[in-house]
Amino acid sequence: MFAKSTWIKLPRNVLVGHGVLDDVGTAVAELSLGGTPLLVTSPSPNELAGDRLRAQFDGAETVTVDSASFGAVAEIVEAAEDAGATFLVALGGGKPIDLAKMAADELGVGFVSVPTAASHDGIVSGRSSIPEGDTRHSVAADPPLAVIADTEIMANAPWDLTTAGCADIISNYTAVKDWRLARRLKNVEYSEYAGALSEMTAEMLVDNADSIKQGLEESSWIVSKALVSSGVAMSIAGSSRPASGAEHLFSHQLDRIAESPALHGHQVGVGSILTEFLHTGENGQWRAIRDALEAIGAPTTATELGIDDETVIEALTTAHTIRDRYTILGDGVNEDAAIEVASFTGVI
Ligand SMILES: NC(=O)C1=CN([C@@H]2O[C@H](COP(=O)(O)OP(=O)(O)OC[C@H]3O[C@@H](n4cnc5c(N)ncnc54)[C@H](O)[C@@H]3O)[C@@H](O)[C@H]2O)C=CC1
Ligand SMILES: O=C(CO)COP(=O)(O)O
Ligand SMILES: [Zn+2]
Repeated sequence: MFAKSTWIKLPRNVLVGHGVLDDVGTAVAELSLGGTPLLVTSPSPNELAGDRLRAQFDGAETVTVDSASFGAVAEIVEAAEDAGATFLVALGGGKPIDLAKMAADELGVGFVSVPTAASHDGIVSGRSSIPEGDTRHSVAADPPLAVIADTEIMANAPWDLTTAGCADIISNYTAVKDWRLARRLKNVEYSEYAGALSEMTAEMLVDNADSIKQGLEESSWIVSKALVSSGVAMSIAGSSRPASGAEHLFSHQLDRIAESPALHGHQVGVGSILTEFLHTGENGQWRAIRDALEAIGAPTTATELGIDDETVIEALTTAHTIRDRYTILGDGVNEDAAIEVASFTGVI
């Protein structure tokens, strides 16, 4: 008997466009959620768009979070219970969205994702990424019931956030290579459909690189669609594998050890140059990854990340320890090899 089964959870409403921030109330009404939400945000997005959102939800309270942690999730859960909130609305970058996603799961309520920056592909995914001590959890949670991505707000966000989102998508190339490797060597479950969607998303972004320019609202449109598509790939896979391989482990490690980490997307982009080299060698496709990052103006070196060479080498040699996820890093890259790959690719 064929006993395999799968459960793919996806958002019901996805709105992308100019000024759609003012349609959050309508999109929520359409979901028949009832009651009052708790607004979960971080300081800059709150200042930028909090009032426009509150104007659509009478009596909604706001909780402002600063960093991604389990403590912050508990804070949101408590605030939602105190306020009697029946659902959550997350406004901002990846951190408030991830935190609200987890808190909503814990509370057993729905949540709505309102990204203010095209900086990461967690805006749609059914995963939350939360650091804890020496490790980084990719926690399963329900994806948002609705995603409302206002391209006007995203286009006016600092440009770095958009190039970070592009780099998070470009990193799908190496993430899928790691996933396939893990399937071959460790019999990890692999989804052809999710892998292909993830790669196609990166391909389309790279093909449209000429239209991704500061000041062009169309850029936010192209990047948002790619972020949605990458998030859907994660939902289909039921794991962050299609969008997170060794380049993400490298970035998570930088988040832990760098004095001043760079944006998530920028770090995974540089990680992708390094891990592509590890996959395909000196004549492999690492130059194509670097050129794609360069074309959209994302960092390609340690200096451009604002991180010193020693920290990059430490992150590369220890990244395999951060999570039980088999990648091209295997049981670890030694220091000489790490210096070789980082020097050859011009990262250091
Ligand atoms: N769950 C998932 O599948 C995924 C989760 N992530 C997680 O998302 C986080 C990275 O996301 P980021 O957005 O880079 O982090 P973030 O939420 O810290 O945002 C970065 C900065 O941009 C600011 N910002 C956001 N919108 C702005 C605007 N319109 N104008 C001015 N400033 C604005 C924020 O206040 C913050 O200072 C990481 O924790 C990462 O692990 C990333 C990808 C996928
Ligand atoms: O950042 C992500 C995908 O782009 C999520 O990946 P992680 O599961 O490694 O946190
Ligand atoms: Zn990412």
